[in-house]
Amino acid sequence: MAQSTAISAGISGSARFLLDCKATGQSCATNARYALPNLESKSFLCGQNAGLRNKAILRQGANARTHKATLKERRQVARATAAVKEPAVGEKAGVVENGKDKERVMIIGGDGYCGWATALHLSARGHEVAIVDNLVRRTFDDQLGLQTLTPISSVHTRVKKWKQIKNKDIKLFVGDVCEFDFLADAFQQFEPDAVVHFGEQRSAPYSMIDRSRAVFTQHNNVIGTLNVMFAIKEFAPQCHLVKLGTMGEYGTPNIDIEEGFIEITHNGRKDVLPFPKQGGSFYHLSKVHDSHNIAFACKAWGIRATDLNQGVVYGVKTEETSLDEALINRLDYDGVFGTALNRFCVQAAVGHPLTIYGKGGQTRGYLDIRDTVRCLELAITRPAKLGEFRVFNQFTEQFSVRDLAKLVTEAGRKLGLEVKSINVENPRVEAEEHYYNAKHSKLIDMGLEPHYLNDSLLDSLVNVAIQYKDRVDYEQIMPGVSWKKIGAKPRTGVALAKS
Ligand SMILES: O=S([O-])[O-]
Repeated sequence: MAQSTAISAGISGSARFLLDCKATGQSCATNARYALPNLESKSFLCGQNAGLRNKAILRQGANARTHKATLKERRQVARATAAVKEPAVGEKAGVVENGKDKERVMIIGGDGYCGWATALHLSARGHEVAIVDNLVRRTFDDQLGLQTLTPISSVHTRVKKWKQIKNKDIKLFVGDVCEFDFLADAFQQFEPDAVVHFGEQRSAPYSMIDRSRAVFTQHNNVIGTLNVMFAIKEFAPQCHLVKLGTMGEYGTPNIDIEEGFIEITHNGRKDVLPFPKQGGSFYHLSKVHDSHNIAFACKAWGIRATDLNQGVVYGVKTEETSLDEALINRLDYDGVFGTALNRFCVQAAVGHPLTIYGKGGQTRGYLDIRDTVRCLELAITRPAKLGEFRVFNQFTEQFSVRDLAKLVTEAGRKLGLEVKSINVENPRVEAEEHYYNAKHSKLIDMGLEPHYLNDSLLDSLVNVAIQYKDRVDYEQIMPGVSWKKIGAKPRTGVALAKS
C-alpha cells in the first residue's frame, strides 16, 4: 500500500483530530475532546576464580537484597547474580532455539523512544521491520509546549536516512491502532511473524493531568491492545505478540516481586496465580488491564504473547541511532515524559538542582536502552508457544531516586560540574521508603548481557545533555501534575504549572 493511502485511511478518532489540527495549523483546543486550550503555553501542562568470588558475594548477599543494603552492595550482588547464571543453551551454541532467524516484525509505536531504537536494532540484524505509528507522541509535545532535548527528524526522514546508510527498508504505516480497519489493512499487507506493541500513551503524569487525559490513556492503551489481539486472531494466528508492560503494574508490595506469577498456598490448597497488581496511576492501570486481556486471549484463543514488564529506561544512544544525526533518538527531560535518570543528567548539565521527589527512597528497576533493544530481540527470536502467556521482568538493576542523584552528582563532579539536589514535594501518591526486591532472571537466562550503569554511560549522557543544553526549557523541569489534584476540568498550561 502506498504510504499516502495508509495515512489517509488510517487515522481516526482522537488521533485523527490531533493530526488534522497539526496539518491545518488549527487550534486543537477548539476541535478536540482531548486537546488543550493553550497550545502556545511553554509550561508543561499541557574464569573460575571470578565465579567463586561471585558465588561468595551471593552467599553474603541476603542483607543486600533489602532496601537497607548500600547501593554498592546491591550492585555487587546484581552483577554476581548475572555472572553465575549459566548461559542459555541456544546462546552457547550461537543459535536461535525456536524462533526463525529472520522474522517479519511489526513495531507499533516505532517512532517513539524505545520503538525507534528497537526498529533499527532489529532491521540491522536482518529482520523485516514495519513501523506502525500515529505520531501522536509528537503531538503531545506540541500540545504541552514540550520538546525533546535531542533534535529528532521526522519519521519519514528517519526511515529514508536508514535506507541510505544501511540499504534496508523499514515500511511505514502511519495510523491509529484504535482504528481497526487501518490495523487490519496493515496486518494483511505486512503479514507479521511478531508484533511489538510500544504504541501506548506511556506517561504516568500525562494520565493524571485531568479526566480527559485519564480517559484518553485508558482508551488508547486498552482498546489499541484489544485491536491488536483481534488482528492477530483474525489475520495472523501464529503471530507472537510482544507487549510492553511495566514493572509499575506490581506497585511496591512488602514482599519480593516475582516474574509474573506467584505460588500461593491458601487454606491448605496451592496454586500458581498472577502476581497481584497495584498500579499507581491511570497509565499503570491501563497496562494492568492490558495484561489481563492478553492472558485471557492466550487461554481462550490459543494465541501467543510475551508481556515485558519493563523498568525505567535510561540512555539515548544505541549502536544504530548513533550512526547519523538524522537517526538520533528522543530524550525527554520534562516533568511529564522525562524518566528519572535522564531527567537528572539533563538537570546536571544545565546547572538545575536534581529534583528528588519527596524523601527519594522510591526504588524501581532500571535498564539501559541498549538492553531494551536486546531484550526485544531475545523475546522475538525465542517466541512464546501457541497458547502461552509469558511474563518477563525487563530491568537489570534496582536504584532508589536518592541512589541515582548520588551517582549523577559524582559523575557531574568528574566532569567539572557542581551538582546540587533539592527535595521537592512529591506530586505522586506513592511510598517514599519501602521494601523492593523484584526478580528479573528470565531474560538473563535467555542470554541478556546487561549494560550496568557505569561512569562512562553517565558521562556520555551528561555530555549529550551539555551538547544540546541550549534547547532546554527550564520551565519544563519541575513537576506540575498532582495525583491528588486531578479533576474533571480540562487543565491549561498555566493552571498545570501552578498546581
Ligand atoms: O516516545 S516516547 O515513549 O516518549
